[in-house]
Amino acid sequence: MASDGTPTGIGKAMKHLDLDGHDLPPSPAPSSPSTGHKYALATELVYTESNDQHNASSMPIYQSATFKGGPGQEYDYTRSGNPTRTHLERHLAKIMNANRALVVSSGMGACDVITRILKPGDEVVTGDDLYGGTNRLLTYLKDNNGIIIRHVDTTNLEKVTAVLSEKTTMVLLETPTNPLIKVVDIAGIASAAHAANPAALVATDNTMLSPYLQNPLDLGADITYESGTKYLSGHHDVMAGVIGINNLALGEKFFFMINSTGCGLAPFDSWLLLRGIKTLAVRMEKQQTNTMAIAQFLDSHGFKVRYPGLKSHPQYALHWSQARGAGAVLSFETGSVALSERIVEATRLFGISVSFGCVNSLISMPCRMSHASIDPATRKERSLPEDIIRLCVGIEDLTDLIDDLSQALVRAGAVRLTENGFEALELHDAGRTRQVVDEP
Ligand SMILES: Cc1ncc(COP(=O)(O)O)c(C=O)c1O
Ligand SMILES: N[C@@H](CCSC[C@H](N)C(=O)O)C(=O)O
Repeated sequence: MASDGTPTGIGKAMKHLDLDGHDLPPSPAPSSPSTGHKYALATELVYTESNDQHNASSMPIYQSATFKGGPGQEYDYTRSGNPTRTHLERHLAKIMNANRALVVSSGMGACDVITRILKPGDEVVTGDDLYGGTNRLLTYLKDNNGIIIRHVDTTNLEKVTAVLSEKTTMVLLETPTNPLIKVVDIAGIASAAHAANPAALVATDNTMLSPYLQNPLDLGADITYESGTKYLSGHHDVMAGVIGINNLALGEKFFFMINSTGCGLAPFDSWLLLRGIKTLAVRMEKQQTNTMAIAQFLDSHGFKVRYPGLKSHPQYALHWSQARGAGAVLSFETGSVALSERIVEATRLFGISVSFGCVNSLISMPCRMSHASIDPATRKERSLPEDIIRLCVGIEDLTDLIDDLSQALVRAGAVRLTENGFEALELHDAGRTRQVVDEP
């Protein structure tokens, strides 16, 4: 124990059993159950105990595959457990309000670990707007593993309830969704799912907001997971996935999968993630401020903007009842694929790139990039507009960002700069009330 009562020891080796009851190699002990934060979240993000024998201020990177000492040790092999990874997992459990957190090599790795518990015939209820990679994995499970996947508009609780049944074993939600920024009632769906089948697991992808802004476990979800590649790390220099759970038996199943498949996060990547988490609050605050101003700027030019910071967002009230901020991703429609392409190509500061959550601002056309793996017919069926542009706003100076978008809109032919400011050109009210026909 530290003088303040915080547990500091690496902990005693725990006995782990595999799914058939056989002994597993020693693995790190789960974090102690969450008892509430001692400090404000911004402080908790920074405050970690390194547990280092030399009192190193930064948790050392245990860049070792093996640990000497034989049976009974907490660590024997990094696939099964590593002190740097354990330290990160304990820190994450604290900020995710989870009893246990586990870290793996990517967000999709986390989704894979979670969905590996599904069996043929199991039913999964999920959204009609989902990150393309998640859709790809679920489609694979449907086509190859006999899992039934039901896509439904998760913003509509009645529609969700209509497809829930005792056969529903998992509900997989994103909120806000990527890229349509739809907001989903986590508590409402969790309670409907558990009413339909008390054993159903509600998993929420929290990538868009991070634990700084939303804690799905507090809202009734059984699992929260996210791509640590995004806000948690914040610099696009590491791939990571994070899983948080309160049910320790479920945590053991996920640990079994991680150890068996070898997807646990590497020591150096664990350290990078730990480092990124410390600045999550300041990054997120600045990114949100910038995003709100950009959302208003685009809205004022007649684009159809999707951002839960805007009162015009259809689930504005719901969003603010379950989250502490609107995040830093917005999408907007121009009404024309050709115009969208011109805008994306005309930006200078906003880099054309997939992903989000980085300190740098990015611009993308999801249908061509992050969601290209969803075939065009399915995109149409699910009302994913081909002209949609996604902005992932960073921490740059706001004036520079607005200036960049302004010049891009002018160069792309969307607005014209006049003595009185910007004047809409060919596409005033674009995408909101007008049908725009693309030029060939
Ligand atoms: C909402 C969402 N979930 C999960 C993932 C997967 O994360 P990763 O790229 O770290 O595998 C992504 C992006 O890739 C995402 O946007
Ligand atoms: N080629 C990748 C695309 C990654 S998209 C990353 C991120 N989730 C986003 O939404 O931008 C793939 O096919 O997975």
